[in-house]
Amino acid sequence: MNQSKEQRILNFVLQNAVRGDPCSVVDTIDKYCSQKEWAMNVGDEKGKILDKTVQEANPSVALELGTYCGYSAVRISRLLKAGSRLLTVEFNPEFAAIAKQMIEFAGVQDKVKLLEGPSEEIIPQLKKKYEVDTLDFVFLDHWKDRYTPDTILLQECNLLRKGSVLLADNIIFPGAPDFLNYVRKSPHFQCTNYPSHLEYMQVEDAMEKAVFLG
Ligand SMILES: O=C(NC/C=C/[C@H]1O[C@@H](n2cnc3c(NCCO)ncnc32)[C@H](O)[C@@H]1O)c1cc(-c2ccc(F)cc2)cc(O)c1O
Ligand SMILES: [Mg+2]
Repeated sequence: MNQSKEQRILNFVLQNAVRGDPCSVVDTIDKYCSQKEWAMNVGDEKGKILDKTVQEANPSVALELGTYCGYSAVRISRLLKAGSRLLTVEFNPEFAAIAKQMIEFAGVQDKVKLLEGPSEEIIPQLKKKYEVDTLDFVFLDHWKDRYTPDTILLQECNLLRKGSVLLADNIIFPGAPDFLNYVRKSPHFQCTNYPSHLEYMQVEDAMEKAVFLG
């Protein structure tokens, strides 16, 4: 049975990155995906926007929707202060297994908890099962048509507080038009757009930051 692209990305990291060094894992994935096989990691250009937004928010509890291979989980968790944690949600078992190995190789397993299952099932469990009070930061990078329902669900579950920061990938490509509409029209969010480019390509893309106003 020949390997999946995600398995090839992981193998390249295991053979070429430095164990325990999250930056080298991030750089090695970017090297593979820009030179050998494109993959839907947030990438380095949008990754720098992600870094700045995470540093600004300085979250104690962060949530990521759509782990994929773990690129942004490693990227986010490398910036978290001692005692902080990232909960990352992935419902594809094959991707979850890849991401778990990526996270462990990078040495960030103590900061990252990978929750396997669909976000619509996991989000309502965060308070009771995962002892979350409120979320300081949320990175949305899963199916684009799920950004809005999950943002509504986060509010219904009382997981956002005044100042909670949402950051959404792929606002232009593939696009998340209903999410953009929803947060920009809502009196409960203060939005900022960050123009950028699609990972590893010269195609326009953007990220949107939406700060919850309570
Ligand atoms: O489609 C994109 N991302 C989706 C990510 C999905 C990952 O997240 C997981 N996932 C999805 N929904 C859920 C869910 N809940 C919802 C369902 O229950 N709960 C848990 N996990 C979930 C999947 O299993 C994957 O691991 C994308 C495309 C391009 C792209 C650009 C240009 C092109 F030409 C082609 C593609 C660029 C990007 O940056 C992109 O992010
Ligand atoms: Mg994306």
